[in-house]
Amino acid sequence: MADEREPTVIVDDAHITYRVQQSGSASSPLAGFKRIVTGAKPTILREVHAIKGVSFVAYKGEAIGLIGTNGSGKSTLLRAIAGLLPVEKGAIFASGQPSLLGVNAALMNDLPGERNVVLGCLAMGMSPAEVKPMVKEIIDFSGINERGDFSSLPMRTYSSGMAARLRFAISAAKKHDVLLIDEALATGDAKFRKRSEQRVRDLRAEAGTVFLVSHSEQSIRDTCERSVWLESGLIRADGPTDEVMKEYEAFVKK
Ligand SMILES: Nc1ncnc2c1ncn2[C@@H]1O[C@H](COP(=O)(O)OP(=O)(O)OP(=O)(O)O)[C@@H](O)[C@H]1O
Repeated sequence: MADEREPTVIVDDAHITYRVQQSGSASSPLAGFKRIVTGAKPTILREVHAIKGVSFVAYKGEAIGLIGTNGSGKSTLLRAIAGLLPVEKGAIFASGQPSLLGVNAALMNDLPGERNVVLGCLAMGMSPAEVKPMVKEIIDFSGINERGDFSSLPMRTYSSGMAARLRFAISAAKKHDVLLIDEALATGDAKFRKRSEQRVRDLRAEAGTVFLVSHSEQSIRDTCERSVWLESGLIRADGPTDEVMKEYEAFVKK
């Protein structure tokens, strides 16, 4: 029978390699300047083959958990799906513009939270008319005003958790075709985590595809019905979260 589900992300034998230059004298500004003047090629000392031939297809309406031990390649794969890293070999196709949920989004530290909400929304391509009615909702969602009127204070006065929550709230305000979340749900307290997990489920219900990288087994179980387990840049298992999680747990307990 033909598969009638609509693919949103196709990863086809993707390989991703980081090239790391020597630290110390060879990476100094003076050495860089000398290379520019002399036209010498920089010496690449190490290559890190982070993703070693990964293939899978993600479909509309799916929430997929990416699990694996530290350094297994989860964030690298997510960044490549977002188009932030090139593939060395193979290909990644995605519908729309996948958005890497901006827990790391650069917000302006000297501007108040509410101005950052406006800027962040405009930067995601929303129109000023769309942004205006959203501001209060985003600030309420982030919970930064739970202990006073913080939204009118500069971001530099926020705790790191508050800043991360605001970033999550801004990114999650927009409907995304493909939403990539890297540990975002780990920020904030239990109450905020519950709200953000609900938001992930809503985004999914709006027919997008959600990828979630997390070390929290509970977050993955609560949000994703499918999981992909990466280990040393290769897929070890891909299937229903329950089954994949069982295999993964047996592996980490060894
Ligand atoms: N900017 C970089 N330059 C060079 N190597 C990198 C870079 N980022 C990651 N790596 C390497 O790529 C491999 C995969 O890293 P990645 O961050 O994707 O793993 P991860 O599964 O997300 O890990 P964690 O669970 O610790 O967040 C690791 O060997 C890491 O050392």
